[in-house]
Amino acid sequence: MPSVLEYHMVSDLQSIHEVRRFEIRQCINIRVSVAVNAFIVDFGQTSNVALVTSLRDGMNLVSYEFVACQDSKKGVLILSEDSVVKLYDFYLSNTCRVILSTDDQIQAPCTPNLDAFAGAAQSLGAGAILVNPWNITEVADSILQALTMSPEDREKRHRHNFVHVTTHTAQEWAETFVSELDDTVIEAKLRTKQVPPPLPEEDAISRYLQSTNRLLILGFNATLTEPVDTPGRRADQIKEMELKLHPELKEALTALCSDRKTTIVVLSGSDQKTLDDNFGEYDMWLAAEHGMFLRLTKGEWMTTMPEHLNMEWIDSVKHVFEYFTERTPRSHFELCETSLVWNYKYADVEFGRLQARDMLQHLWTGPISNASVDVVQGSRSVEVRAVGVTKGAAIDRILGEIVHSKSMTTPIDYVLCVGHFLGKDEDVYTFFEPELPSDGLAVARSKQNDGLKLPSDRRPSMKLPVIRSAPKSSQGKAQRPSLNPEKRTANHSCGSGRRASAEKISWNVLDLKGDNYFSCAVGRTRTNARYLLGSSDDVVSFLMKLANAST
Ligand SMILES: O=P(O)(O)OC[C@H]1O[C@H](O[C@H]2O[C@H](CO)[C@@H](O)[C@H](O)[C@H]2O)[C@H](O)[C@@H](O)[C@@H]1O
Repeated sequence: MPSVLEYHMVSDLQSIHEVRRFEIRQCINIRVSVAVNAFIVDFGQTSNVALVTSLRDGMNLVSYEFVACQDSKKGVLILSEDSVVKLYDFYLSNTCRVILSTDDQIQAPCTPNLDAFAGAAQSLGAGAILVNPWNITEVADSILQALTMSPEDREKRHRHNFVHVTTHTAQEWAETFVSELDDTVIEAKLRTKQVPPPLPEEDAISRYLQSTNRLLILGFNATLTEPVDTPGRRADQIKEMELKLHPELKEALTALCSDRKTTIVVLSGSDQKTLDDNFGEYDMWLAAEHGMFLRLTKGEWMTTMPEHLNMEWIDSVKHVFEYFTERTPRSHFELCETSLVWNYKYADVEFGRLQARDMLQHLWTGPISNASVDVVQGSRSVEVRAVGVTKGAAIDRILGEIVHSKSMTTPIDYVLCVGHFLGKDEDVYTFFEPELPSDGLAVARSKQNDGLKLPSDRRPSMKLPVIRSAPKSSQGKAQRPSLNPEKRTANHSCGSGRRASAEKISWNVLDLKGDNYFSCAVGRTRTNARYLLGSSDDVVSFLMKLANAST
């Protein structure tokens, strides 16, 4: 006779060793006990089925432990449906039940019962039988289903869950946690920050003219494009709303790119094709997908992506984005290799906001709630990225590649960084600041800083991330050196085709003399940038002045 063990979570320590037996549905033998770790491991190893019908949160670990403990058993998980749990959550007491079957007699196949967003997920829900914990018949049926499931189905479900449990490690959780903590700090700082002054154009131009090795980092969307609300555009012209370089910029860009003392990088969230289409004709660097892909327009695309980037979540998010796109007229989503963006800027904004709020609920509590992703909310968009995908995180690798490729031997002495970047990407502004972000940003302080070299004891070890050559979307094998995650100062050895190494003679890649740094946020007021420009029209006008002054 199959037997099932049921655990009750209780706070009463006296009942820890209490074990009772009773019968349910005639054929299943149930024992009742409390959740004690040793029991979980023991029964996790010997049981065929775990039934976790938590009515409030708090039992995730038990499900994970059960999956992790399973060896040859390939045990079946039965979980309560998220939606049902949420519905009753607010008035329920803290009751949880776990039932572990401890018998081997399992035969016939079964059909999974998954909720709307669990189907394609990597979460445990996708490998479990989901039940409404309030429906006794359904729960009983699910136990029978689990006990009589075919070995193949069992194996398949177990494999799914096991991969999820073993890849969503404590390390991964910690990285996500720290990343979210960083975001909170950034947002809090932005809230209390004063509104920066407008870009001092004359000063920016005169310093540009005096410098000899300049770097211009330019965003694309809403920085170098025409403003969205240009008169004459209809709201339903989504196809024609594809990002297009501002037509008045062509001449200025050509002039700036042809100056040998100037390196231009377009650093954008857009994909490779969009950047190719818009900037292919200029002699500049293109950094697509927030810098995860890099290309000198004369060369091939390569990837700067960290090797361990976990992209398992992408199908689940796509599923959610498709669902909301279908239900939100004139919204659309972009699927990139490292992120997905759902955009409702052409939709009814109020409705879009409501939908975005709903979508965020799904993303935060649904199948990707444990995935290594950052959910970034824009004013008219929701973006999901792999943790670690930010413009600031990519910029050191990009700089490394530029320094190597140009065989640079003198420091960059002028940086202009302009963009309509999301808060998450504002780390690119702070990257060039002489003070560490955690010290707080202070223009006054930073102006005192000349040489940007950190004391050697604060310099991290010279670990060189690999830049992989990726012709178009495929990843190739060629390796390029890059700067380490060191910020303003980088040890970089220049040599043709060699990887840089810490042992070589080092020099400061950046020497901005404090004042030769112009970070500028476009169309924002709360920002970590030093200065502001109102719109992409102002960017165009400024770049035209810069180009005119230098020719
Ligand atoms: O990376 P870029 O090409 O320079 O573009 C900057 C960001 O543009 C998009 O976000 C902006 O537009 C969204 C509406 O379409 C809005 O919700 C968001 O607040 C804006 O920042 C894009 O979604 C981001 O990925 C880009 O980084």
